[in-house]
Amino acid sequence: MGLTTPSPEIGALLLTAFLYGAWRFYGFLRVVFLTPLGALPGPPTPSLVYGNMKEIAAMDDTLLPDTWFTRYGKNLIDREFFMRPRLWSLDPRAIHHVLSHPNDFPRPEEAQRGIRDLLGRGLLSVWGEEHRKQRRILNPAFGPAQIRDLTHIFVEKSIELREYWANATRSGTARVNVNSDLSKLTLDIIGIAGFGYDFNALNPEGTPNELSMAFRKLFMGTPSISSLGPVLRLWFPILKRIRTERGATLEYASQTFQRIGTQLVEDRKAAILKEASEKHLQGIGRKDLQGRDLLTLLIRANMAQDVPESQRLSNEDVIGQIPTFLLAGHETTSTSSTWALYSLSKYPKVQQKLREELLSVSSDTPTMEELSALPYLDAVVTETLRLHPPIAMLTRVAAQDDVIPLNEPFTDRHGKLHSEIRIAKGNKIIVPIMAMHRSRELWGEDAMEFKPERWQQPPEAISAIPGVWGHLLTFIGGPRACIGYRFSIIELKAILFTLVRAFEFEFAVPVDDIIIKTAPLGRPSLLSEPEKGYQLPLILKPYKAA
Ligand code: HEM
Repeated sequence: MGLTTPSPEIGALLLTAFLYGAWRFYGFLRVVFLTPLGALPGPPTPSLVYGNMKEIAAMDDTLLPDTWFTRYGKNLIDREFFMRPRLWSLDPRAIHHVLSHPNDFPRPEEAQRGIRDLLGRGLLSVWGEEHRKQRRILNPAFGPAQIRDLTHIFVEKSIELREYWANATRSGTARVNVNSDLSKLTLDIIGIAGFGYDFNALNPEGTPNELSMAFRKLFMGTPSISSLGPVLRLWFPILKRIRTERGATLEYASQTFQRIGTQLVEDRKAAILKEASEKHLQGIGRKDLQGRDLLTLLIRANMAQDVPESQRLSNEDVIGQIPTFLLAGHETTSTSSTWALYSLSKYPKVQQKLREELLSVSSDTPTMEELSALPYLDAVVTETLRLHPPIAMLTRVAAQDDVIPLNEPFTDRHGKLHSEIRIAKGNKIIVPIMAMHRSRELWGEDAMEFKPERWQQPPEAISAIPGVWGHLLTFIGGPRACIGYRFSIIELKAILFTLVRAFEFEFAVPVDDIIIKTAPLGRPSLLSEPEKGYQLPLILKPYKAA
């Protein structure tokens, strides 16, 4: 039997497939072997498939990057999946360059796609002009005056937790997993302050509602950073057709967010229009109505007659903000308050000094101004966010070939001195938030210690750190910096104010048993009970003045 010649159409198809494959392969070779990054020093790579990813996922104390920086200098590379190099830089000028050009250094597509599938068109997922537009409408909702109006929610909810713990410690002391209770507290806070929705998570008799169930399911199966799945699905989109349990959870969560979000937005719009008609307003001006939550403020700003039609957000954009606020503002703040109680338990003198300052306030329900006027509380919160930033690192990718400027020159593997770093399109860059916050060179020999006193006279070198808040990278910097930083600072202060006045905290387990597990937030877990997941067991005792 002779071979038949393929038809011209099939031939053209095969040629196109071959050229596409060759083009993708060239892209891969460029990123891995032809990049100038290859000359940078860095740790050995244990696996051709996983690169250094398994080492990073397995680290218990997030100290691996510190060890690398000490060994290889301020600019180094590690390798991610399939040997692709990633630049790690502790040089503040390099980080400033990356953060201040978000369109040249966006989030990598595999991470971006997961966020977009889940959150729809919220602020975290959109990029470029869409992002600028959303940010313009959203910014005013996060201003100081709006956070002042929300402070009573932070305080009232914290009092609810205080009462719950008071009940638990009626007979003297109680062992409490504070991580879990603080997570319920911050979920309740973001629900009410974010969009007027009561999760009722702190209510011991309450049953979890639909939104909190969807949210909980979502977090139960967060894949490890060493999981190959997202990369393979990006390279071979056909794999997305295979139904996985995780995929089904994401779909369920995203549909629930969409359905409940639509209802919440409709309710808010109706309430705003009703209020406007009762006040006999001819159209809505941006300052006309009082907002009760971030969503109301956002919808009101979006409906205002002084906003041109082209600058308004679509319904889909507005609904996308609800899961965005939840995802971005819930576990981040609970993780920070957990580490604050960890540090206060480790340093009882700091705990007592803070309590004395807090007890000097006569009211149980302080205003934002009263909370902001407490210097030691401010130093404790800032030091917590330095030593324990909930997000330890972020990844960005070069959208095109670029040259990254540096403050200080470095020497490459071949002994050559460079005053800038050349990077190829497709290479990734790590923003090493925690390593920057713990660098001995920047902070001094006591960088690893929790020392609120350091904020009385912070080292001059940190003024180069390009953060939106406190010369820290906790909330990063540039046009994509955290929009909710004021919200979370006052929330953290309200939580600590209420709880530290009422209780004394000490560790319920040896301190060496407590480690940081990063996936992707750095939360505490016990070496002796890894199967129990995140926890911080503390002994609580009601505080009685001597
Ligand atoms: C301690 C608490 C918090 C920390 C450490 C934190 C940190 C961050 C970081 C590092 C980013 C950048 C993420 C990226 O670009 O991939 C970010 C973005 C964001 N955060 Fe926060 N955040 C906190 C609390 C909050 C709160 C309470 C809210 C809302 C109420 C919030 C809303 C957002 C939003 C909407 C973005 C996206 C901003 C944009 O891309 O323009 N965050 N946050």
